[in-house]
Amino acid sequence: MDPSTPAITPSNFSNVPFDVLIVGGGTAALVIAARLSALPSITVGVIEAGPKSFNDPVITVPGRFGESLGGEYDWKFETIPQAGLNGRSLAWPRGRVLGGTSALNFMTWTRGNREDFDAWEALGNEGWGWDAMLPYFKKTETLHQSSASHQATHQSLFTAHDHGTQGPVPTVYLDEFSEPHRHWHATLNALGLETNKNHFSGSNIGAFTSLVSVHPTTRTRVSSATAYYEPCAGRENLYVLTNATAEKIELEKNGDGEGEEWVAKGVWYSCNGERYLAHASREVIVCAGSVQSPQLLELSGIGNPDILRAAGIPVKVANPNVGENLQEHMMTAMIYELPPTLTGPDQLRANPSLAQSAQTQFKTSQSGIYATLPCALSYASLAQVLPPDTLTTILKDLPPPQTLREKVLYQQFTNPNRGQVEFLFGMGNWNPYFSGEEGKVYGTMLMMLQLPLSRGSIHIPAKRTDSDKLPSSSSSSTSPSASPSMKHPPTIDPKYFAPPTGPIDLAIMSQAQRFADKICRTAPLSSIIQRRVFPPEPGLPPSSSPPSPSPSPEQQKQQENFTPWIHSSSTTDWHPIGTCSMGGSLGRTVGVIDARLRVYNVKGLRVADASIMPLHICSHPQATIYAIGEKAAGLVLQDWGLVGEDGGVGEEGEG
Ligand SMILES: Cc1cc2nc3c(=O)[nH]c(=O)nc-3n(C[C@H](O)[C@H](O)[C@H](O)COP(=O)(O)OP(=O)(O)OC[C@H]3O[C@@H](n4cnc5c(N)ncnc54)[C@H](O)[C@@H]3O)c2cc1C
Repeated sequence: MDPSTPAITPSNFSNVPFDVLIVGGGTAALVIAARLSALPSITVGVIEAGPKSFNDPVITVPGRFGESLGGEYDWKFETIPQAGLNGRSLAWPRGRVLGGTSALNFMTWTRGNREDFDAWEALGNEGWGWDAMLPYFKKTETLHQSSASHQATHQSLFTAHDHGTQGPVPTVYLDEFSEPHRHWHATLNALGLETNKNHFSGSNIGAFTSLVSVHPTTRTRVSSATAYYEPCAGRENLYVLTNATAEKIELEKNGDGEGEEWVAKGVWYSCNGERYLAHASREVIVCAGSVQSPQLLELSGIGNPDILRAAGIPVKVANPNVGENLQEHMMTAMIYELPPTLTGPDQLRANPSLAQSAQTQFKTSQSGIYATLPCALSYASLAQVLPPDTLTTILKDLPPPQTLREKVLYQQFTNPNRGQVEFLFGMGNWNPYFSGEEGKVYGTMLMMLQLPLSRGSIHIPAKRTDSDKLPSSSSSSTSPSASPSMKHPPTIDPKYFAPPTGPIDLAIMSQAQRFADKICRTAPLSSIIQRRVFPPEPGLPPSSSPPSPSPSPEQQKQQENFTPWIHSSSTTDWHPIGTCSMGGSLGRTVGVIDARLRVYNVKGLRVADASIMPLHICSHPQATIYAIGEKAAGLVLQDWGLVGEDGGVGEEGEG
């Protein structure tokens, strides 16, 4: 069966007697859909707002990463203006296509640290610690091992027993790497960040060459659509409806007063201007991602009563935590000029004939620049990056923890094993605030804060008055209704660098930025760096100046104040989490769902995607979100009595 052919009409979909309905066809969603529909007795429906797209090179060709942002497969969300970013709003891309954001992301495959998941368990989320999660990580993956000579040349190292051997997502080391990558390990080693040979074993501190979610033979992108959906597309008990938007969860009330109970019965969705209701006899699982899972809960009447009332939505289940606890990896992108002999993505974007020949090379031999991705990564602890006195001073400003979450989080700051800051060097200009000069070749040093203290929120907007206009990004052809709907983008407010704790994020990033710059001034990477262009290098004293007690150029660079530049140019690292988080031992006083992913006070409703994470992880999140999907499927099957307590992963994690 051609997975790109629509299999069912929207109206027929509404007549299928589903056991389970999954909202969103993204990263976690399709894992769950594939695992549940493996049992022929379970009828599974998936409602995805975007299209199926399996052959568009903008998705499939790895080296074209980033080109789909802002295009037809992107929801094109934006934050509200951020005071901590000099009033800037940031674009927040999210996938709107089968496969979700796994079809738009940059394919980096990392796992995070033991402490990331043990922190979730320390909050009382039983079964989410490192040891319990490892089988699910392995279940999702098949590692394609690099050869001994590849390992020696590219440091493409791995510990086989930490990886899966039969999972749907193939992970590979690239065949070719960029020139900066060739210098990466030696440079980081010179700065005391050793090459980490076991970066999937519970600590990713140090330098490493990243694995990527790319097919080993075709060298095309692997998404949840290709890895999990495509092989199951012919199943008679799996129905995937694309170009259909879930508008609301159908909730039925049983009983009154003290005995009142809400039960999820189905999902209202719209397609081609028509509205339908699909029924689920056992469960609805919301997998709409960190931005839209809270949006859908609120539109369904689950959330903070004040927000729901302001939006004109009747309150069914009051829970002020819906849409709160938003955490994001904040990122800076420093730009360096590289030798004109190198070629990067900018050159291809600017030169159609160069792009065409790269495309042909990729098509015929799966090689060349379109077969490459940024893979020069390193995580570092604060102690490795900040001078000891500075670190002590910054940490003195940490206010006493007010909540268990803060207590667990603060313990991470002084832990020398936590990769609080990530550094990544890639070819090309990644900074939207820097316009390069034509003909110049640039490289980008990314610096990303992994355990931010800034906490934001995502909520539905208030009810519009007659004088309000629909947002210009709305594709609605209907007249505006008073209450918000899925057509109205939610209010995304990450509160970057906002008091009381956000200024500590800024202080850490300002210091870590110096380290990022130092990496580029250290050999051998420095041998290909011509100059820093964004932010421009600080003015150096003219060479004819007489000796003076003023700082040397080197000292000047080491003391450079990056704070204003971070305010004016930092961006999202595209990793929002936490908006429907697990409540742990404090339950619904801090959370939206329990550790079995069940929405508090609603029967038959779970959430499973990036939004469930209570605290951020020191890692790119996709491997974790695939594992969340695997675990969610296991929990559902356990709760239905269809697998044992191991969630179907067994000893080896390959179940
Ligand atoms: C530009 C970019 C680069 C990234 N690079 C990396 C990387 O290199 N490595 C990494 O590990 N992570 C990366 N990430 C992050 C990672 O890809 C995401 O965190 C992850 O894919 C999110 O998975 P999810 O299941 O939570 O949501 P998604 O995969 O976004 O799935 C949500 C799905 O729900 C659908 N949906 C939403 N609302 C509705 C509705 N009402 N009705 C129907 N459908 C709906 C959406 O269309 C989407 O398909 C990147 C992200 C971005 C944006």
